[in-house]
Amino acid sequence: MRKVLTIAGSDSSGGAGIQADIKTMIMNGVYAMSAVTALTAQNTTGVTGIMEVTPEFLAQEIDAVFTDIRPDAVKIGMVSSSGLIRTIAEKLRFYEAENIVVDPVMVATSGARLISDEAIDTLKKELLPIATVLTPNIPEAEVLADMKITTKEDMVTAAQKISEAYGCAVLCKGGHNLNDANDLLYYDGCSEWFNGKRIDNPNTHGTGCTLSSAIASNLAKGYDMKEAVRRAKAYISDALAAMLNLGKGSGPMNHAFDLCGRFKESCV
Ligand SMILES: Nc1ncnc2c1ncn2[C@@H]1O[C@H](COP(=O)(O)OP(=O)(O)OP(=O)(O)O)[C@@H](O)[C@H]1O
Ligand SMILES: Cc1ncc(CO)c(N)n1
Repeated sequence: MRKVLTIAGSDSSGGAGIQADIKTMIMNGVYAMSAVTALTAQNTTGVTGIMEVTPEFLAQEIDAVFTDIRPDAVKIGMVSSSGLIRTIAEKLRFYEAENIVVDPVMVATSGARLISDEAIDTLKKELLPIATVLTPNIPEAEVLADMKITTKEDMVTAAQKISEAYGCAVLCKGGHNLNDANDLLYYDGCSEWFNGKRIDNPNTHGTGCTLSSAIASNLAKGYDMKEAVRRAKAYISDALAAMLNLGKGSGPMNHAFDLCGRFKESCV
């Protein structure tokens, strides 16, 4: 069985972060492991508290995983401070980790800031250069490419700029467009669109975490970058189309969409 490690924050409401990552990995057929960067007190309406682990403890978590069950891919999500980012970069370099998917999480769907300004600089210097693929949404791509994105051409330009700056593939996610759900992959000097039908579902809490974990799972299983993205996009579309509606704000997705067919009575 292929193994995937998520290095991310915990979401107490289970829709994003570590919880979304593990659900996604299980449903994509890989063994899921986690190194928690922070606890968040969070629900579908917002984040009320963040408690970070120390860089030393995060290092211990990563050591524990790599010295025993070596992951075939690593997904990195919420990392809110420079010390934690440096620890991750140092450890992943030391262990020569492969298939590193970085979701540069900056703001939660509910609007809460999940990273400090100085940490964005450290992210750029330390972590992005070791990534295999980055998955910014449009506001994150604007920060990383230092430009405004208003058109499809802007998405291509920004993805190319980021890809050339950090030497990795870039998937610029279009979930923040209101008309479509088309994502742009810039990879090996070429751009390719992954078009998705926009699903009329306001419950999008954790879409970014889910997509990046699905990409990591598919890279771990040996699919190439384009096929890993295609499969991940199909997974997120199915999870959104299952139309789960929980909580008072932007709710989570249904990762058990397959199982709900199999266990119809118990899934109501
Ligand atoms: N309403 C929708 N219908 C179909 N696909 C969607 C929809 N909203 C988002 N997506 C898809 O979900 C994936 C994640 O994109 P999005 O831009 O929402 O990421 P994000 O902003 O990082 O997520 P998060 O809100 O978790 O931080 C992309 O593949 C995007 O196209
Ligand atoms: C812990 C955590 N990671 C990432 C996100 C981004 O959706 C979130 N809301 N919470």
